[in-house]
Amino acid sequence: MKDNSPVIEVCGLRKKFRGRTAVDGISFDVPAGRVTGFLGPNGAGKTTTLRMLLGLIRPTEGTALLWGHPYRELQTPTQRIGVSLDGGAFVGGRTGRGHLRCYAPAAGCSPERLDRLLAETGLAEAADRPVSGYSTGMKQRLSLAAALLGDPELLILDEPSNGLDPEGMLWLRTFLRRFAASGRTVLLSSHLLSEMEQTVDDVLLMHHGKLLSSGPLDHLLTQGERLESAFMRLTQAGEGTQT
Ligand SMILES: Nc1ncnc2c1ncn2[C@@H]1O[C@H](COP(=O)(O)OP(=O)(O)OP(=O)(O)O)[C@@H](O)[C@H]1O
Repeated sequence: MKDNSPVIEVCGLRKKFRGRTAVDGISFDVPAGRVTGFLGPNGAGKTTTLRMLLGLIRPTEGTALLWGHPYRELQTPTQRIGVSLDGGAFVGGRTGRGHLRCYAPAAGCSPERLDRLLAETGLAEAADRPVSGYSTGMKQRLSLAAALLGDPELLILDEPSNGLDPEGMLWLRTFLRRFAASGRTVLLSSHLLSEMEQTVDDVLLMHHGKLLSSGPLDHLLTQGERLESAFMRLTQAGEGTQT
């Protein structure tokens, strides 16, 4: 594979749930070494697209490839891709450290790296307390720590900023920028547009299952427009083309 091949290639991807179209034949690439924001109103089809990409649900039509292959064909996916969907799922009585220990062997994560991740995500102090007592932001941090266990090349994060305090958001933004600057790749969905504006290089904007816009953020935001205003402009125009 050539060095400049996209990490993610989605082509003609469609998903129908009992006859209702959730994702309507979308195509896009996600390049390496960049942070790509996956945006769209509630119900736009973002999570469904991510779930197809990760082999969790089967597309009705089309393909979603990672490094040129469907997820199921990757040799060591847990060591190449870090995933946090829906803020993670936790067993309430388990500690933060216990949660990470469950997934560490499959991800090839050493106990030393696990300790470093707890420290890096700001959870060292809370590591031995049950997750049931964690705040939403702490659960987000734990979910990110779990995504990082395998030292992945690609992070796929669904709403990772939800529940983070301002210091947590700044930390996450800095972390994701550094992650991409090291040549690795981030695809993240979020509704927090001012935060996305400060974090992403590229934008994918979905609405009613269709892709309304894809490309560099600075191509989308011409003449000093803010992301929120571009989002409203495009989704309202998309509303007009709905049949
Ligand atoms: N398992 C399912 N069965 C039936 N319909 C579904 C299923 N999963 C998603 N949908 C529908 O598909 C559409 C897209 O949902 P999806 O969760 O992908 O949107 P989203 O862009 O991630 O929204 P949000 O920002 O609210 O998380 C919605 O109409 C949703 O109700």
